[in-house]
Amino acid sequence: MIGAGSDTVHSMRMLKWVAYLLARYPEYATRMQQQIDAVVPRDRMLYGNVVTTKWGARTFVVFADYDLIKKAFQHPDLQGRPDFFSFKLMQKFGRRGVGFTDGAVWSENRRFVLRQLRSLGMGKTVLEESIQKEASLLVGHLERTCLDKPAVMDCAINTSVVNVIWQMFASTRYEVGDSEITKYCEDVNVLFDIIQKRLFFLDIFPVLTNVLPKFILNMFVDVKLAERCLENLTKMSEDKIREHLASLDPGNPRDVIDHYLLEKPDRDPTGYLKEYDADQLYGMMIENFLGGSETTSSTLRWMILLLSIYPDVQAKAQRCLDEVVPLTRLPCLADKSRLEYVDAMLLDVLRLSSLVPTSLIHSATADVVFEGYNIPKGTCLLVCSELCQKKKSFWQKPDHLYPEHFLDENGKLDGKKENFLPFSIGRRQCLGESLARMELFLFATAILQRFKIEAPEGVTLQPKTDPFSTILNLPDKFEVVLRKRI
Ligand code: HEM
Repeated sequence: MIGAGSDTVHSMRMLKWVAYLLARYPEYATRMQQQIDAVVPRDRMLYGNVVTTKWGARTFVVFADYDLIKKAFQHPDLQGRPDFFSFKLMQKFGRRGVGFTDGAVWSENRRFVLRQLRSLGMGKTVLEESIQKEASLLVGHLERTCLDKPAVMDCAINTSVVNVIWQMFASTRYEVGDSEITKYCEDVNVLFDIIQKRLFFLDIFPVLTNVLPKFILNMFVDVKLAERCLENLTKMSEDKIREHLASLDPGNPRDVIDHYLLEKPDRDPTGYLKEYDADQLYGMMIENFLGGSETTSSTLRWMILLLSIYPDVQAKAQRCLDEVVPLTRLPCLADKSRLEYVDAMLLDVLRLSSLVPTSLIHSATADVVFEGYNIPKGTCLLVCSELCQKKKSFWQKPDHLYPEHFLDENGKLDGKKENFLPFSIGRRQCLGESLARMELFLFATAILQRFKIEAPEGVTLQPKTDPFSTILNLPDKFEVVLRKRI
């Protein structure tokens, strides 16, 4: 009796605690953004360009200056990832893949994926045809479903973008609207939503994962739902690997999976990959599926939204496109050097949207003295990419779409600007940057060539994003009207 009573009291206390912390959650989530927007610049004036702050139980060192970020992210001991609950969850509580690992696992996997993506055409024209095909199918789909009426730019964009990376990894593509890919895209959305908005709480209060009963974690933080989404993506990867094992031709590797299978000939007793190797391959597949789809598709969504808000920029980009590319064919990479205004517009979309506003958080893997500051091992390191990309004293019109930011006085493209780091910088710089740049150019120009983008009648669109998101600045849901140009 006594035992049961004290259990009840314990549970009640626990619930009160959870209720209290959850009530304060919005404060923590917005505080991070507010500190970066307001407190960091103020502290920077008072104390310099390195600011230490505390969120929950975690100590963060915040770098708010471009040169310093560049230097910090080259430092070999500042390349770790913190042991955040969300990062561990993404690795299924092991160590797998690239984005959330560090040390030897990270460098081996990163080298493998980069080598594969390069040999499959990343940054080269061989990939161009496959991206153009997806772009052409996408504009065809948009024409059939979204013309002359307010429409949401939905999962079709994600499917087209996923097809590019998934053909490189698994020789697989999906038709727009296919129920399987639509389900996976939903899983990705749910997963990002939980990680950004709820798991952050456990990242900054790690003790909660040890003291809270599982049912509370599932009820309030949706841990189980996040695990289920990840499980679906893992199952999909496992099916792909099994299909590949059954049809593997050592003389003719088709994609990243085949190359991995050939590099890891040791198998378990069932003929499948050894557990460690399978984990690494799942990890790489899932994070590239996630990272490669949501980032590029959301940047394209930002472009569509911003061009409807800045019709003059849109008209100028389309004039530039029409002068260079005949309407009878799709734009291609060879046109790029003559489409400097279009290229500059895309760079300014990346700058203004600042999709990953604080990059991905790094951690110190050893005690480091950096620029005279002591940074103890385990400290979280956060860089203010968005602050740099909207720095008032550097950019002429920091809060507006203004392609001229990336053009010199002769109209020539100057893409290597200081204070511009949408793909981060240094040793952990985005692994898919070249691919993302190719995709953005080819998808964006195909859309611009075919459609004029307008705000629905009587609607004033705003470049709004959810203030509770801690990782990605995703545009709020919006509708635009597409008018056919050709
Ligand atoms: C507009 C599109 C994209 C943007 C803005 C973007 C941005 C970023 C940023 C800011 C990071 C964090 C780097 C750091 O920790 O310092 C990152 C990492 C990463 N990105 Fe991207 N990314 C994009 C597209 C892609 C694509 C298409 C892929 C897949 C091929 C990809 C795969 C990755 C991976 C695997 C990492 C982890 C790298 C590491 O930890 O070493 N990204 N990305």
